[in-house]
Amino acid sequence: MAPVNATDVNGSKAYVPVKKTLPEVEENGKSSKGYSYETLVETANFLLSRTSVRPRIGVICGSGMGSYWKEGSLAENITDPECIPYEEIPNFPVSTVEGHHGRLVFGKLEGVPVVAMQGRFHYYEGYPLWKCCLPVRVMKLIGVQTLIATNAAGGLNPNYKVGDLMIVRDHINMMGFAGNNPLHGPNDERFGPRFPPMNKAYNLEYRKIAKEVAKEQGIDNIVREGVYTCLGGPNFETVAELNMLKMVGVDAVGMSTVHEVIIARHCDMKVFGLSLITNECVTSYDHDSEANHEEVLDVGRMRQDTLRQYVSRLVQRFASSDDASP
Ligand SMILES: O=P(O)(O)O[C@H]1O[C@H](CO)[C@@H](O)[C@H]1O
Ligand SMILES: Nc1nc2[nH]cnc2c(=O)[nH]1
Repeated sequence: MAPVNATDVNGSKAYVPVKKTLPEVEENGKSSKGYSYETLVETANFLLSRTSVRPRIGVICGSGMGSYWKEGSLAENITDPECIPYEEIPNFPVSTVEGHHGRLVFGKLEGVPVVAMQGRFHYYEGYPLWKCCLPVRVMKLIGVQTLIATNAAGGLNPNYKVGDLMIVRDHINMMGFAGNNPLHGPNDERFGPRFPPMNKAYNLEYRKIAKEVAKEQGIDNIVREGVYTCLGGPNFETVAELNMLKMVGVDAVGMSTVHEVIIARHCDMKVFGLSLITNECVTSYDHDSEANHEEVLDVGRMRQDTLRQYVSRLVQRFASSDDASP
């Protein structure tokens, strides 16, 4: 649309700039396509006023991996924790899924300042994708440079066993194929470019470090590397769907992470993804078992010590590798 020239009340020409955003309702920086940069700066400033921790790494705890604070969760190694419930954070959604506590934990992991999300937001909860990822942009605004996104996932690769960990090498954005992308809508260049590349989404150096640490900790026999995909959920997959995903090269299936990673890469954060294989995907009609969320949470509980030790060491190694790189 061409710029509009209007005549003001005094008869002189006034320039009316073209609004470059789509014409959806925008109220106080909040619209159906996302919150404005300024609105998220308000959220970031609120957090910075509530804690003296200045995190450089952000961790998203997957289902069952972050909610057992007292019993030994991923977030439990955080020293001098300062917890902020999502309900208290301006513009934040709230967690509605069992196994997702619903708070940010600020503190130090192995001496590195971090923030952990004990509870993430999923599309199936009713949140649009941009809202599911809103915390990632807020993390960026408070100074986080690296995102560690963990998740619980079904193992589709026949070599994977329940309890294995999968370093995410890459993802397939199935929801994006259908036009549902967290970057859909007007782009604010202050976050990142209109057309971000995604071929180096999962940091190569971090993946190398993760394999080294697995060896150091004697868990390399359960640590794999593969391709993750996210479906909208909340239902688990049919046999035919899983066989289709297997054919296109998917190793693990979940309902999160992909959109968070897209948002993190859009604003130039480094990313590491880690899936806990909580169930075997059923790819045959002869198989009797059915996926269920209780099993997902149980496996999270079973692997919490391993995960805690692994992720803590990764945080330390990622931070020193970043310090060493020019
Ligand atoms: O991806 P996270 O949050 O770890 O959780 C996974 O586990 C839940 C299903 O049991 C789904 O929410 C799926 O996405
Ligand atoms: N979509 C999906 N998400 C999961 N989260 C944990 N297990 C699964 C699974 O089998 N499928």
